Formats: sequence, C-alpha cells, structure tokens
Amino acid sequence: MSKLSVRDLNLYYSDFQALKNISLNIEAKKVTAFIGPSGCGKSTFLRTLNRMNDLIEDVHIEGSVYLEDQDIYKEDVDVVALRRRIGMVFQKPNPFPKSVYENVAYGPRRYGMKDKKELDSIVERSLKEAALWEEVKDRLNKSALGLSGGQQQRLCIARALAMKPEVLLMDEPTSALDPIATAKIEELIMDLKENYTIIIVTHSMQQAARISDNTAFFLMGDLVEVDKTQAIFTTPRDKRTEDYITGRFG
Ligand SMILES: Nc1ncnc2c1ncn2[C@@H]1O[C@H](COP(=O)(O)OP(=O)(O)OP(=O)(O)O)[C@@H](O)[C@H]1O
Repeated sequence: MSKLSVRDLNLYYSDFQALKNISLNIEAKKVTAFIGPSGCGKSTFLRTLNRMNDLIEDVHIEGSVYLEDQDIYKEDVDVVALRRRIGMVFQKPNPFPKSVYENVAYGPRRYGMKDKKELDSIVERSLKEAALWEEVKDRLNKSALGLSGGQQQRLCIARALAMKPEVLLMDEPTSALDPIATAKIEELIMDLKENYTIIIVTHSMQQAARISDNTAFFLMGDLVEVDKTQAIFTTPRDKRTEDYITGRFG
C-alpha cells in the first residue's frame, strides 16, 4: 500500500528547476532510501513531502503529493497538522537547549497537552521507542546538550515520535555520527518501520543497502529509477544507476 504518492512534481528555485517531473509511490511501513550525487535534489524532494519548502523564498512547485487520499498542496491544507503527521529529523542533531524531558514534551505541550501524567507517559514512550530510555531515564532533567551526538540524534527522533507521526523524513540522519552511533540509529530505523513509514536521504550506498526496502536514485533533478533496494543494487535497469552504484561517477 502507498502512504505517499507523488505525481508529476516539478520544483523551481526562482528560474532554476531542481526537480523534474517526479512521480513516485512510497510504500507504507517500509524504509525508502533516496540516493544520488550531491546536488541532485534528494533533500529538496524530501522537503516537498511535508511542505518544508514552503519556508523558502521564491520556490515554485507544480504537481501533486498525496498523503493517502489527501493532496497536501491543496489550498485548504493545514500545514501545521500535516507536519505533525509527517515528522522530520535533520542531518545535524538539533536538540533544544532544554532538558531531555522538555525536548520530548515540547511538541505535545505546544499543542495543548497539560496533564503531567500524560506528558510523563508520552516522554517515556517516545524515549523507549527511540531506544534511548535506558540511557537517559536517570537524567531526564539534565540538559540535552550534555548527551553524545548519537544520543542527541535519538533524542531528536524521540521528539518527532512524541507527536505520533505516520511518516518520518530523515535527511542524512547519521552523517554527523561515528560508526557505532550510526549502527544504533540504523537498527532503530529498522525497528521503527514496524509502525512508521520512513524515508531517508543518504550519501552512503552501503547504508541504503543495509536498511532500506526500496531505493530511489536521483540525478540532476530527475528520478532515474526506483525499485526494491536489492534490485537497484544487483540488477539496475538504467545504465546511469549502474554507473553510480559501481562508483563510476558521483
Ligand atoms: N534554497 C535554495 N535556493 C536555491 N537553490 C537551491 C536551494 N536549495 C537547493 N538548491 C539547489 O537545488 C539543487 C538540489 O539541491 P539539494 O540540496 O536538494 O540536493 P541534494 O541531492 O540533497 O544534495 P546534497 O546531497 O549535497 O545534500 C542544487 O543545485 C542546489 O544548489
């Protein structure tokens, strides 16, 4: 089943076309990886999926993106509600300069949750889901900035999960982390797909091969090929995909 369906999407930064006629379905409760050389439009495309590009000046978008049966670019769409359903985790861990607890409680609080017991339980559930609870349960009131980089990134994932999203967009979530912290996040992503649809932009083909079910290969604003990850890495249909995965360019 498709969680997201993109049809004939074009995106322009002023008069530069960064995405060209993209059509693609994202399978529910799977991990989809976006790969491709620097500047091919992976992050731009990721941001179109929860309308983060709305925040950038001079962006013009054509085409449609459906979250199940709702066109997210229709005028009457509540963008704040949309971003609760489609959460995002960024390249560099970006916790707020607040306590571990307050980082996770921030979103629910902002949307009106006041009940302390309820907040405690959301914080615990989210930290457990992000595989961080055991490491921080005794320091919930300490600053999040004292955590290691990998812990900070899992905290950012917990912060996103606290909003009970359906989809998680991850833009190179491990590129600032060491191999051990990276392995933990990769394991976490594979666990999370039981309940969430996950899309990850990655520069690492090994990472895409390890953790994703489906892979989409982008090149200069085009979606060249999308398929099961195994097919992309063993029997790509397009010569350009083959050249990229065998390291002939990029
Ligand atoms: N805010 C912006 N204004 C103008 N052009 C932009 C903007 N953001 C990205 N671009 C351009 O759009 C193209 C796609 O960029 P994007 O960051 O989406 O690529 P990417 O594949 O994610 O690259 P990387 O892997 O290096 O992060 C690039 O040519 C980039 O210079």
